[in-house]
Amino acid sequence: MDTKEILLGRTMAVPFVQELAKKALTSVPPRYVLPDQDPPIISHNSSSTQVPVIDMKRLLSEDFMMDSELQKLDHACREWGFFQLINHEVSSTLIEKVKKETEEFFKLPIEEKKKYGQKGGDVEGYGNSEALEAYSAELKNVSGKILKLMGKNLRIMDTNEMTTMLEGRQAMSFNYYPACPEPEQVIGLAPHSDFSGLTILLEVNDVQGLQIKKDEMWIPVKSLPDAFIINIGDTFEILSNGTYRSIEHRATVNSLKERMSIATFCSPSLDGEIGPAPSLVTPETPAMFRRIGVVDYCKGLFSRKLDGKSYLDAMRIQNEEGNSN
Ligand SMILES: O=C(O)CCC(=O)C(=O)O
Ligand SMILES: [Fe+2]
Repeated sequence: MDTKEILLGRTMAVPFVQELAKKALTSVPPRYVLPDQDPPIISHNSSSTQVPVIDMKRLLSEDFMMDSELQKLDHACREWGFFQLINHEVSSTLIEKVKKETEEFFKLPIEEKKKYGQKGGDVEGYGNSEALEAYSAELKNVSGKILKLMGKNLRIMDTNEMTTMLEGRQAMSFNYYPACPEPEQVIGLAPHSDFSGLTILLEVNDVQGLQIKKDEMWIPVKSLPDAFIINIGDTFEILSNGTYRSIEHRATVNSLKERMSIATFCSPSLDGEIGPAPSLVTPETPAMFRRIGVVDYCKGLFSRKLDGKSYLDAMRIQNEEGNSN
């Protein structure tokens, strides 16, 4: 099954925020102010505070010497829940096309954009873009390969245990963050973890803004040209029985430049169930999460607001030695 959905930003309010952005305000209208934001932003440049970079070519090389790249992937998934993927073989011509169309879309007048918003739901809402179709297919391919390698690293015995994830749904979110005169007063996207198994993010116009929470600090992600920023989502955390964690992240806004990103969510199929992969559940490592139908999981999720990882916690089984953090 390969169902696609297109989400225009997180909310239909996007076009209105864009209109607001045109007004050259010098301060933030009160309704957009979000007081009491999380700890100060820590901005380091040292490599120990940069998300790991994984080279897809090396990952897929038959050469057993290259196993070190697999280990790097495992480390990134365990310690960071985030990594950048380079040499992913999605052509840069295609990526440029998708970026350009996205920028053009956000430049459309509000009335045009509203039409897309109302159609909602499917790829056609975005205007039957061939580039987008091709991009979506390429990403399906990339995510499939990465998911399988993650399964291999975790020692999931049989890829059948991952079918719900491997044959899952793909949804895209086109995020638009206007420039904001007082960036510290607002948040582009509130802290959250993703529902997906994997999320593949493409920054569209070379403006950074993504921050991830590591060791209680917010670390800005500085993306490499044409790299995908990939993160573990909640449903993969469940599948991995808690070994790979989905990490909270947020998007800040820039004082001078608007920012655009495309998030592609690779999620379990709706007719399946999610739970820890059976081969990872042993007497020594009991199930940390309940097994549940994906539809029921989604129902529970959408009845809550975007609030950190609280929903994943609701799925947790409290084992004696279970770690409930
Ligand atoms: O735009 C970004 O940097 C983050 C987007 C994101 O986290 C999401 O769409 O779930
Ligand atoms: Fe996200």
